[in-house]
Amino acid sequence: MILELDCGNSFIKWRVIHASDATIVGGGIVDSDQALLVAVLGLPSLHLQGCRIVSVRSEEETAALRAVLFAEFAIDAQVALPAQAMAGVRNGYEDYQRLGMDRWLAVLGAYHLAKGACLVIDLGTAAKADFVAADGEHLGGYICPGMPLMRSQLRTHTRRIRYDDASAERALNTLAPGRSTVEAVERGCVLMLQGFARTQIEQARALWGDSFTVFLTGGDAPLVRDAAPQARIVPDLVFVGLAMACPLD
Ligand SMILES: Nc1ncnc2c1ncn2[C@@H]1O[C@H](COP(=O)(O)OP(=O)(O)O)[C@@H](O)[C@H]1O
Ligand SMILES: CC(C)(COP(=O)(O)O)[C@@H](O)C(=O)NCCC(=O)O
Ligand SMILES: [K+]
Repeated sequence: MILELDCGNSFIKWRVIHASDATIVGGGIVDSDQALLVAVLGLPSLHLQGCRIVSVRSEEETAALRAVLFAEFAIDAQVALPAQAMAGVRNGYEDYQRLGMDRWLAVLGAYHLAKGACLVIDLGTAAKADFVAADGEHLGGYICPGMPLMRSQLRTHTRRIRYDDASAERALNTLAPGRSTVEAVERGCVLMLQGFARTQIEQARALWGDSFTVFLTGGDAPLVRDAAPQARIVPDLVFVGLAMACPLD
């Protein structure tokens, strides 16, 4: 079995797959290294042979996580590293090492699945869009605040925006104009995300006509599903790229 980890700025997405056929044994989303251990150790008949990690966290945090995994499972986790080119895709950044590894792996996964021009929209702590042309040239992309950052900026920098998580969840049953602070903020931020997605799709259309695939991933992908009906929702897109960048044989 192989443990796969996607360490974003807010959460660690994890899954365990069989080494032989990549079928999924278990997986989830946790908010700390300790919670990860508890969740993975909860799997019945666990037998880890290896681990691959993608992280957009600091070197120190990633090293600490590797140490924890070594202590608990005696496995040497492999960490995905930047590359100028891989699997037919050429990194479009002026300095390829600066492109977020989650973005790079999602792009590798998307191009592998689409086998043609694609747009990747990844909605996590930040909202990201990346463009890959049919010949594998990564054209670059965009980074904006995602739902958690938009929310927390409003809460932090205003005096009268205060509400709890439960009412935030209830507020999203429709996107009609809000009649309370929580509705106004939560629905407004979702409309911002949807506007982001629509604008990226318009841009892809201007570049490539109708010949492209849209991928939607990240924890908040479901919030823009209606704004991007043509998109393929692939929650594990980063893991597709991670397996390509870190083969464990
Ligand atoms: N089970 C879940 N636990 C936590 N957040 C979730 C869950 N499902 C969806 N989300 C949403 O996912 C967002 C985080 O997305 P994610 O892609 O994990 O971010 P990051 O990679 O930056 O850590 C949160 O804003 C939250 O609204
Ligand atoms: C843009 C990001 C902060 C997104 O992080 P996430 O929302 O996945 O937690 C991450 O991809 C990153 O740190 N990138 C480096 C900067 C860049 O891609 O230009
Ligand atoms: K991420």
